[in-house]
Amino acid sequence: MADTIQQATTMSIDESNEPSAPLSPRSFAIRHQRPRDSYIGCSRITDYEILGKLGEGTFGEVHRARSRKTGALVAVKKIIMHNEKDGFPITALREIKLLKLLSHKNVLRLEDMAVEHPARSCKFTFTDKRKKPIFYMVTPYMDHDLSGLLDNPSVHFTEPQIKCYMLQLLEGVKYLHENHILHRDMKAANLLINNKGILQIADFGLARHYEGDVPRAGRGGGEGRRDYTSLVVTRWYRPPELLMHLKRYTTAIDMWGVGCVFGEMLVGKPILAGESDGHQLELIFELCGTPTEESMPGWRSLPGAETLQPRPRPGNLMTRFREYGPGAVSLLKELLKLDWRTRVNAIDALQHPYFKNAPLPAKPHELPSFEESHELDRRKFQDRRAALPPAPKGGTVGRGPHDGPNASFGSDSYGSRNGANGSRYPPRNSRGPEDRVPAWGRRGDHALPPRPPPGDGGDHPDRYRDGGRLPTRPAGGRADVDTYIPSYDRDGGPRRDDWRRRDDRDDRRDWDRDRDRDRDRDRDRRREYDDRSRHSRTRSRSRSPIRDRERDWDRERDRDRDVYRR
Ligand SMILES: Nc1ncnc2c1ncn2[C@@H]1O[C@H](COP(=O)(O)OP(=O)(O)OP(=O)(O)O)[C@@H](O)[C@H]1O
Repeated sequence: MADTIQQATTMSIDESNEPSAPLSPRSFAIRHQRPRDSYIGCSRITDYEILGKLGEGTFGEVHRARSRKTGALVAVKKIIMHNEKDGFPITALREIKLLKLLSHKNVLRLEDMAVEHPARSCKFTFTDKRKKPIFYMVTPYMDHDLSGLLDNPSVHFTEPQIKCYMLQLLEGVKYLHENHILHRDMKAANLLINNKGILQIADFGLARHYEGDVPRAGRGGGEGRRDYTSLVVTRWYRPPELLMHLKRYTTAIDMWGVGCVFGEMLVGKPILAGESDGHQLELIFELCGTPTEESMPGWRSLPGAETLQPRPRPGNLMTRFREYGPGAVSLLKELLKLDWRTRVNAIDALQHPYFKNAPLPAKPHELPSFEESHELDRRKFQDRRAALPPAPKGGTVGRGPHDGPNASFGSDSYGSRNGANGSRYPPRNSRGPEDRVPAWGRRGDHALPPRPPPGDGGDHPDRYRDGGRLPTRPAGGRADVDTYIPSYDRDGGPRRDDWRRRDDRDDRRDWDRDRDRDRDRDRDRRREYDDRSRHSRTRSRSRSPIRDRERDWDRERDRDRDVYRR
């Protein structure tokens, strides 16, 4: 026993010879402790000098900082407690627990936790016990996140560079999957890159232990072993099986996200920017073809597919990505397979001929360094872009000689449907034919990200569900709420949808906030009511309708918590 514990404290995941048999999360954690000296533990926030804000996520505010002890540059993520009554956020707990176990060059490393205790006003007064300490996660500083880098108009990826990032991404994903971890939020904004050319997977807020078999060479993602919540993955990167509410999913959900990121690196902008879950499925069918029993066996019996009546389409992936070469098309096809059981896994993707044929992948140290590109730098890039000359009118983006009427960048997919071509932004299809040039061959404004439609004017994210052709029930389980609502910045300007995600977690926060506000208001009303009833002695306290409603809310909140625990 002592030996096991000793072993456990000195072995990190990458050093272990993990058998593929499923482990319980507890035995998994015991087996995979990182070496003690790789993690400081709990410091004070005053051990770090805060230098400036880098980004703001759903559950954290990220700052650049310098360690006063070692001088190293780090990123500190403040864990935001949206509702103190709920205690420490479960997503942050999960992220910390998992990151403490992980150790791989392509996975962001948690180095320390720092705490800030509420200040005392003077040494004779006691600390206010109601004020909770603030916790910070400390990770090495990374110069960019991938979506920030792609937004930077002066950055143009070369093919060897894309191959280099893809290899690192696949190595990181292979490591996670081999160690029974599902990331569940694979997207460009969660891939951090430094100026040494190293890519690391970050943001484990939705990650969890995976209880199925780990992927094996030549076997795709295999079959799932148990159910999980389908309320995961940012919509643009969400695979079709999750959009159709498959619960028994596998590591293949992360591979779909890898495919979306790959396409995004090639074209310089997200390739499947759906504006509701239904629209997301439409875009996927346009690209990969409408599912059939052959391309996605069993899809008709998925809960979210029952009401689907998609019009038959062959898919336009080949024509849309032809200019990037047969190797890129073939890898993309493997990653974006509708059938999650046969979708390529990370082990096989790493062996794909794309990485073996010229031009060969660059080595990380050969890559150029770029100016910092984080979430908050995007405004700077947008301003720069605004200063560029207007895009040519009447272009044929995605609708060149090889593209059919369903080309995803065409007006069929966006402009005419979502009203994005209003006066505030240029139409999506108004760029010139040069947009069809590979990312590494493009100049100036052609590497622009998509512009989400204006949020005003009564746009409803679910409008693509009209006509009864698309599922009416969102993955969130609430019929009236879509699982991802595009967000806009405070000035009303457009933001990337994945910049600060407005998704299930936001919805939950909003529901909680609304519920709390209602509850407080009703508590006041109840007091008033009770006072009155005490006074008049006409009603019994136990009959208070407000208390009944409160009990309902408690039940509803417990149910919500259960959902997020999954
Ligand atoms: N180690 C780091 N170095 C540099 N920048 C970082 C680092 N960690 C995070 N960031 C920046 O902060 C942003 C938000 O971080 P992160 O995704 O971890 O927060 P989050 O609250 O989980 O966000 P989201 O709600 O988008 O999932 C990142 O997109 C990135 O720009």
